[in-house]
Amino acid sequence: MTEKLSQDARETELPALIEAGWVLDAERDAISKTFKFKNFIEAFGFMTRAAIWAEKWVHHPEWFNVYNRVEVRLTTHDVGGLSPLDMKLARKMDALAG
Ligand SMILES: C[C@H](O)[C@H](O)[C@H]1CNC2=NC(N)=NC(=O)C2=N1
Repeated sequence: MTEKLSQDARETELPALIEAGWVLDAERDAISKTFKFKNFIEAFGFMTRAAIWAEKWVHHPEWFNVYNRVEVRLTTHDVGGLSPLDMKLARKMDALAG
């Protein structure tokens, strides 16, 4: 069962993600980031690898791809805002993107 991100986690985990380029949408309680790659194959490879983790964790990104760009938004629909799963998936995506 997923829970909303605690105040403590907001203060300890969000700043590092914002430092890494994630942007907080306070109204939607979501984070977003645009990843850029060399070409479409690199972008799609990133999406494929991220999709495997998303499926494993049963937590799926909202995303939009054009050529070498992947716009990602993470939020947890089940709780109506950010949850620890969004932090985990954001960190994984940063690692996958290199
Ligand atoms: C039933 C299923 O586990 C839920 O609908 C999962 C699927 N993937 C999900 N992904 C995201 N981003 N938020 C959710 O609340 C969510 N819920």
